[in-house]
Amino acid sequence: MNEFAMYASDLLDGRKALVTGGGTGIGKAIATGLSMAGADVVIAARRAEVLDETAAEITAMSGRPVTTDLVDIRDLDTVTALAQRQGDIDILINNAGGQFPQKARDFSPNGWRTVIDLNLNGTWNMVQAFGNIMLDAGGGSICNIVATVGRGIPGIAHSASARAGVVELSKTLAYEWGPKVRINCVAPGQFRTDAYDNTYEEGVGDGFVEQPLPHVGHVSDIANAAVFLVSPTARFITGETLYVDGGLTVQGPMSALPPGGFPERNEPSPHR
Ligand SMILES: CCCCC/C=C/C(=O)SCCNC(=O)CCNC(=O)[C@H](O)C(C)(C)COP(=O)(O)OP(=O)(O)OC[C@H]1O[C@@H](n2cnc3c(N)ncnc32)[C@H](O)[C@@H]1OP(=O)(O)O
Ligand SMILES: NC(=O)C1=CN([C@@H]2O[C@H](COP(=O)(O)OP(=O)(O)OC[C@H]3O[C@@H](n4cnc5c(N)ncnc54)[C@H](OP(=O)(O)O)[C@@H]3O)[C@@H](O)[C@H]2O)C=CC1
Repeated sequence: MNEFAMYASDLLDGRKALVTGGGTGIGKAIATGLSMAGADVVIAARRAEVLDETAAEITAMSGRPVTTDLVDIRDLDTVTALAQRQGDIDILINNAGGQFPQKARDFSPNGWRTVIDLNLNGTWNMVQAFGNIMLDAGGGSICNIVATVGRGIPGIAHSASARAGVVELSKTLAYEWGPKVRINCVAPGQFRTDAYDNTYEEGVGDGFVEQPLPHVGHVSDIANAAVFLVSPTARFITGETLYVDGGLTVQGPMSALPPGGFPERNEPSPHR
């Protein structure tokens, strides 16, 4: 079974989709899912070689051409230039993002600012640049990839705050832009992409064995959720966040630090 071919191959025929961070990991999976469902896909990020290699791989699977383009979502000038080149899109997937794990008490001012700038301001740069074009052109659909916000994410307080901001932004724009543009979020649980494995220490996220679906997700699980949300199948859904996390958020918050990462939690509580 091809896990990226869960939908009809003409579901998104005639639609153009842009995926930020589409060269690797989850973004690559989403771009693959969109291409398999018939969309004309553009993948955009900072590294041209990675994008070109991925575009060729997707085309080999779907048989459809995939275009590449460059953007740094933190740099408004490059976002504006991308919107001028690729503005005729119907679907925008804001997947580019990331953070470093660190206890909040140790964040430097620049560390905090960097993660907020990437995940909240960067996403906003893309949403406003492309959303305005969609509004003028008559419509479109946006999907923001966030994280399992709602119960806290110990070890990445900066990113949790930024992603919660994106969720609230999406709900607000769902109303403001409602008649024309749908905007939803997908919240991934733990997905063992190369970036994940390079960033997090052994044991981080191992709480998945306690979650209702006790295994690690496959990137196609995110792709299939995102394709659903931007497709006509979800035409009456906007302002929603779809958690694709094996039920993790039913169980409790996910920690980005390894087991024992918060030894102070074993000290007697001073609260009376
Ligand atoms: C169970 C876990 C749940 C987690 C759910 C999410 C999972 C995932 O997202 S998986 C993908 C994981 N991979 C990533 O997210 C990697 C992406 N991260 C990055 O690309 C970078 O870390 C960055 C973009 C967030 C920052 O890179 P850059 O812009 O190059 O930043 P600088 O090196 O210039 O540093 C700016 C500022 O931030 C401080 N800093 C950077 N890295 C760390 C670190 N590892 N630990 C502590 N602080 C860090 C850096 O020191 C700078 O601050 P100042 O020193 O005060 O200037
Ligand atoms: N894997 C997981 O378990 C989870 C992941 N997420 C989020 O899902 C998204 C994808 O994660 P994943 O695939 O694992 O990680 P990756 O690091 O593989 O994906 C991030 C992508 O974004 C691009 N990117 C990063 N910064 C910028 C920028 N400033 N401008 C443009 N593109 C940028 C990168 O390409 P390039 O360097 O070429 O620019 C890269 O392709 C991220 O937002 C991540 O935080 C959320 C929860 C869990």
